[in-house]
Amino acid sequence: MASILPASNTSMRSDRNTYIGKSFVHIKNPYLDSMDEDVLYHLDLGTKTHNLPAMFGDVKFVCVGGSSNRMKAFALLMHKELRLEDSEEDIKDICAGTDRYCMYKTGPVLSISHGMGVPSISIMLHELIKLLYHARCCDVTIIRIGTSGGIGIAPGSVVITDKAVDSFFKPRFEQVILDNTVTRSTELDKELAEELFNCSKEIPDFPALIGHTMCTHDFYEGQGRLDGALCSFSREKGLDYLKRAYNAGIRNIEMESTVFAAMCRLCGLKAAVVCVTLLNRLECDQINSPHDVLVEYQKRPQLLIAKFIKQRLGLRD
Ligand SMILES: O=P(O)(O)O[C@H]1O[C@H](CO)[C@@H](O)[C@H]1O
Ligand SMILES: O=c1cc[nH]c(=O)[nH]1
Repeated sequence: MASILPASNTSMRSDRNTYIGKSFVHIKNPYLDSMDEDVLYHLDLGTKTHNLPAMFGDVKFVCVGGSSNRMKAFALLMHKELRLEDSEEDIKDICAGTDRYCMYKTGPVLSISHGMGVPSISIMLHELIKLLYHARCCDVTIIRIGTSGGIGIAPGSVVITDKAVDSFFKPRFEQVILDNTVTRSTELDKELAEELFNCSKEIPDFPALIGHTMCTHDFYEGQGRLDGALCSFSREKGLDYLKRAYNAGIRNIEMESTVFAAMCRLCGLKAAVVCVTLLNRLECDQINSPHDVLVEYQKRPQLLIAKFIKQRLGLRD
């Protein structure tokens, strides 16, 4: 396991990645430190082409979400909320050399898009976690701000995930490595989830709750929808599945939380998942609310996380 070892640090604890008061990123890859150069291909960054500690060393909060527009909007919101001196025009896409992902930095906050589904976010997370490692970032909190389908709750509710579960309602992420299936835990930081929930109570009329989140590998049949190009089950079976999910404590469905939780946990990052629900899946399959309503829903996780970051930084509203 590679670790960040500041040359002059003598106060190292037995955990090689933890120093008094500081928690560094764990990289669980014995080969990485022997590489002459690390090209973060999908982020268009690299250890020889960029001074990663200078560019990213002060990052304390990383926010990720599927859409590039959302993550740019979040960067602009953080720029306003943190009252940063540079102008909005200076907020440029750091990954502009690739159209796979976008990345914006506003003070200590990094905002990155990850596309849709487990493979897409997993590639981004490999490179992001290595980026944080190469940049020698410490005490980083990472939050996914997304959209989801709610189960048995009003559309527009914000679900703070306590447990990310798979399609069998199990808190695990199964990764096929070579020709083996490796099962990884999807436990999230409980204290962080509570802190976010308490923070949500300070926002007037903000519908938030803590619940389990189910992560699927498909939006249509995989989430029990009857409106895809394929549907191989009856209406009754689909509804029965969603009701069983509700009874198992699941309050929303999305498509990245299990791998996000598993990778962040293994690499020592405190992680949370905060997703707004766009519809109640016990009532319908199609997302047909007006555009302005959906835009307002998508802002809710952003507002909560902006408030949380300001509180953590000791800034007033
Ligand atoms: O809104 P984002 O962050 O993309 O998340 C959700 O929306 C997408 C499906 O529409 C999936 O990626 C799902 O996880
Ligand atoms: O129903 C939904 C809505 C958003 N994202 C999902 O994955 N499912």
